Amino acid sequence: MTAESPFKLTYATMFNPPEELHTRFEEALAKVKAGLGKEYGMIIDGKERFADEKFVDHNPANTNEFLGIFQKGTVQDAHDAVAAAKKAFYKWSHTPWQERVALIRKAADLIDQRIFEIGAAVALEVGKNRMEALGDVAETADLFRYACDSMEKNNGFIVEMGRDPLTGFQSTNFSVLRPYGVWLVISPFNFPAALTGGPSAAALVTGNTLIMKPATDTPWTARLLAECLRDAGIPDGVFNYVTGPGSTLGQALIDHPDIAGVTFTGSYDVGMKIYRDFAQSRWVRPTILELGGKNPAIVSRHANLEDAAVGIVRSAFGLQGQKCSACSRVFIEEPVYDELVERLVALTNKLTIGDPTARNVYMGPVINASSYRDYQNFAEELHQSGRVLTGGKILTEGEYAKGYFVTPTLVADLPADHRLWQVEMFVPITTIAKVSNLEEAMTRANEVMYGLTAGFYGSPEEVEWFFDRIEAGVTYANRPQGATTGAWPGFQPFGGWKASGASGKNAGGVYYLPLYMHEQIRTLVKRL
Ligand SMILES: NC(=O)c1ccc[n+]([C@@H]2O[C@H](COP(=O)([O-])OP(=O)(O)OC[C@H]3O[C@@H](n4cnc5c(N)ncnc54)[C@H](O)[C@@H]3O)[C@@H](O)[C@H]2O)c1
Ligand SMILES: N[C@@H](CCC=O)C(=O)O
Repeated sequence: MTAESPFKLTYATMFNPPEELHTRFEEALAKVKAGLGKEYGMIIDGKERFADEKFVDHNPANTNEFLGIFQKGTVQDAHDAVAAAKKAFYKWSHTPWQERVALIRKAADLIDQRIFEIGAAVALEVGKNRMEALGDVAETADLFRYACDSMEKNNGFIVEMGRDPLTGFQSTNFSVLRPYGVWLVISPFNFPAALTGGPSAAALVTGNTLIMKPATDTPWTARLLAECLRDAGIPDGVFNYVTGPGSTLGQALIDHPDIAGVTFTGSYDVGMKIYRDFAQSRWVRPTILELGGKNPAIVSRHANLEDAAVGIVRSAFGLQGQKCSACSRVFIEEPVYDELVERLVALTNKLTIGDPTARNVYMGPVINASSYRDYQNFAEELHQSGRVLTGGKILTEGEYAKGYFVTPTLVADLPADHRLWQVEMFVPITTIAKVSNLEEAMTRANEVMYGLTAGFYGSPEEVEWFFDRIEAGVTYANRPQGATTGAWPGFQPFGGWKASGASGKNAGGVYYLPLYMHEQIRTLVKRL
């Protein structure tokens, strides 16, 4: 994390950081705040590109604070970015993979060197608390390095196959994985560094050229990441950074026939639209979709309730419940239900809410006016249909007056067939149910269309049963660091089953890079 400290920041270690992380974050924050309000261009073919229309990036904790001015990219900008990436493809894809690895590693080093400044921007732009913000950036550097390591471990994905059993000839066969072409990365607001950077590094190191399109709420973090790529020496046109609305700029990219493949991370609805639209082409193009979650935690009568309570509250309310991995459903066996619920409510009531850059704050604001409204609508519905144990209201007084602040909310007694057991709310609301046994818990845990992450607290024998039966791509047992959140590249590669993901292979894992390449078999015959 830093040259001086052996501490490694991950989402599992972030709860007890060394003092140095706080002081360096605070220094960087002061510096970043002194330079707020600048205008940032897009980067197309290595050049700054400015559009006629602009949009303002706000701080969700204080909507009067303008973080920067960004370009509302047009359809023409989308087409120019594709043309630049297409032009750069031949050279980049024929650059020896070892050289690409060296450049991506250099970019990872720059991300690490700039971690406090980028982390401060993430905290201001997304409303993440300081350790979550630094974690997002540190994860990005690790995703870059994991992609490089993976390329090396697999020797550039060139594998000699068997030789044909021919008489009079020698026939050698090689399997070579080769890049597709121009790769599009569309990212969500909640992990603007890791979820823009991770797929981008995978696309680039495998020899694709790149267009990065971040969410309109978080163009700044992605811009700072693009600067790391630029400053590492990635050639002009190999990566392109464009900003603007998904419905116009994003759609123009999806509709462009020269986009060879896409990694989309975001909501189910937009992801499925992209999947369908992207299929309107002459051949099938690779489409990596990382979508929503409705992640359960199951707690058995044999669980350590302290670990369960801490893990569930961290995962329910970290980043204000706006993680695809957030723990939004809890199923508790009847004998321990009352005690665990009491602990969950007590811990939730202790969470500090406020300016996410402040040292003691755990929860910042939700991202924008639309999420703020969603929270209020869901809370109203839950007040009517369930029993709100804590939370269920917005905060509007004093330091909360200018931001989108809401309270962490736990709800019990919601009928099992209520629609909000199925919907990804993406705000800090978690529903809790009492179950008579673990079979009932498992049935309910699996009866949603999503299958992203899941958590379990119980005995070792029950844990094996849980891993075997749960329908999810990332699963955790007996983990106080987070019931369903906090995956880290190389430790917990991240991806979902069912409606949560399309590829069945997790990001930051051993099977990820091949998704960015197609296979070519090379048979060479020599007469003997
Ligand atoms: N599975 C995962 O790894 C993962 C990780 C993080 C977030 N998510 C999911 O992301 C969602 C939250 O993020 P969000 O609110 O930014 O998601 P979103 O779907 O609203 O937006 C995601 C991205 O899609 C773009 N977009 C919107 N319409 C488009 C179109 N027609 N064509 C092309 N691009 C378009 C947006 O501008 C943005 O960049 C949640 O559902 C969450 O679960 C999933
Ligand atoms: N990788 C993050 C979630 C990313 C989605 O929002 C986690 O594991 O908590």
